[in-house]
Amino acid sequence: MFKVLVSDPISDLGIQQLMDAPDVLVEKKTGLAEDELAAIIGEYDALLVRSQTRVTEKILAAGTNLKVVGRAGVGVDNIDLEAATQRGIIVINAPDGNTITTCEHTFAMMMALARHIPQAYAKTVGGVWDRKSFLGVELRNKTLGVMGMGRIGSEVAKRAKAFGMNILAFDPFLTQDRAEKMEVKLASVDDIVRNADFMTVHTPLTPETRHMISRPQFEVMKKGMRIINCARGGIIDEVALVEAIDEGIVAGAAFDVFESEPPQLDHPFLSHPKIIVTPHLGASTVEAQENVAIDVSEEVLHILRNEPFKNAVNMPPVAASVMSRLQPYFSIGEKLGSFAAQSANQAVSEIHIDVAGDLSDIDILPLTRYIVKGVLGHHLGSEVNIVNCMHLAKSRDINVVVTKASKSKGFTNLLTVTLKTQNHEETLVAGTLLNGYGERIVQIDKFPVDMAPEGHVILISHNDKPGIIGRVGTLLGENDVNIASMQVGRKIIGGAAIMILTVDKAVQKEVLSQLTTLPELNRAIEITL
Ligand SMILES: NC(=O)c1ccc[n+]([C@@H]2O[C@H](COP(=O)([O-])OP(=O)(O)OC[C@H]3O[C@@H](n4cnc5c(N)ncnc54)[C@H](O)[C@@H]3O)[C@@H](O)[C@H]2O)c1
Ligand SMILES: O=C(O)[C@H](O)COP(=O)(O)O
Repeated sequence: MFKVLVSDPISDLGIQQLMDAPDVLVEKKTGLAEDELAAIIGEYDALLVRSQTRVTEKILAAGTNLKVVGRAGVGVDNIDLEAATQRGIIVINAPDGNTITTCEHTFAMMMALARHIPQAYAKTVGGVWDRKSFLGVELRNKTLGVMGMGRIGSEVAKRAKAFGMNILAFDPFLTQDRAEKMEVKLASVDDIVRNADFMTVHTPLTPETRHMISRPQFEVMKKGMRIINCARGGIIDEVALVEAIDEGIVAGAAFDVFESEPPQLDHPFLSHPKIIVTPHLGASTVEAQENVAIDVSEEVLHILRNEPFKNAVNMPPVAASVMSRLQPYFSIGEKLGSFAAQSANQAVSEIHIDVAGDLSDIDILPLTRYIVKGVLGHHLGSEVNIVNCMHLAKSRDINVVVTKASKSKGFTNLLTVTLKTQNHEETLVAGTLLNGYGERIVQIDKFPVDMAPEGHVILISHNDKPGIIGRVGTLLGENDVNIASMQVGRKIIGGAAIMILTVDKAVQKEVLSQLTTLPELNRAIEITL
């Protein structure tokens, strides 16, 4: 008999099939503290959660029988994925079930914000008939900026069009073709910040999206913008937002999520007259809760019964026969993908993977998945894994093409990842496993290089002119950036060149901007591996 623990409020109707299964015993214990959960989790084969239960390393370590953690919802940021993967515990989620519900909540928030509904309600039920203080705005003919055009963002855009809004959309995976199909205008963060009347964010919270809207964005923001966040707290800098409202830059904000949940009672959002809030209710409808609970229950049953399953967020099993030959390449493959994604500066429409040498006679699908995960993971964060990465690429109209070359340019094995954009621009990174030296990147675009793919890398493109190396070194030194290694690559004397610097710690954005002001220097980016 499999024992399943439900530790958050999950729809009974949704988990009915689990409760009805003859080989499953379901127990519900909600509101447990970490220690309490750790004390009992050893008895269970599966754990079902929403976002309240923090599935920490301690809980996973105590879950000696645990085979699967099921998240009835999208975000898995409350689950320690690495600890689960290390212990072979499969983590599954229900990515589709609450899309429409959260999109509708976003709209409810947008309209409540435009028409001051919560504030007007409070006054009216308080006995004050105030028809003067709540002059609203129409949505029609307004510009809506959508940051993140995944499942929810796309649905929001679709509905906003029905309201007569013009849509500016930003997503690192949104190509011109897809934007045209969705009848939205492809924009940058800066375009949205400067031009939108309403802005809504629908990205995951990743190191890249954390505070993506902060003081610098508020400083150039179109005056009177209204901002909605029904995605994750922290995408918009809460302190900077309150300042921007008080300075008259932002007209109002509607937030369903907070940087820390639940927020402290003295959180400035809770008493601000221009900010409306809900307690993370985006997914809270009867329909969505049933949908996500049904999806997750089905998957948990499959996993417990050793049947095929989908939607695993962490590591799936790889056949032992291919594993032994491919496994050494998984790490370099993922790093090449991530390097290429961080280096590309436009939406990717094709991931081209070329293998040569030792790898050319075997089925490299598992390795392909690691590379695609590396490419997508930079923007999609912890949601992407080697199970769902191909599906995620397909749903973003990204082709994955694998070729096998007979020539490995003198290397025993050679893995080349090329990201292609719709404008036929290409970003190429090639790597190899060198006997005795481990992982090496051996080519970046057209330049032969030799570097270990790890830590913080500054990648500079410049013109091969005397003095440039010294100027870069001086500027980094002045900014307390210690250079661990450095190399330059060029094809012809005086022509286009690249400089690759490994540095000891993360580099501040301002330092990268300063680098780009140096003469003969065209681009400077940081790549973290
Ligand atoms: N409030 C709620 O109750 C609730 C409910 C469901 C989902 N969510 C949250 O909503 C968010 C979106 O969910 P989804 O199902 O649409 O996810 P999704 O993965 O389908 O879409 C996320 C999109 O964000 C894009 N993205 C990543 N980095 C970006 C960046 N720097 N700039 C712009 N776009 C970027 C990705 O390319 C992707 O297309 C997630 O954070 C999810 O956890 C909240
Ligand atoms: O990621 C999600 O699915 C949402 O944030 C919903 O979270 P919840 O299940 O706790 O409502």
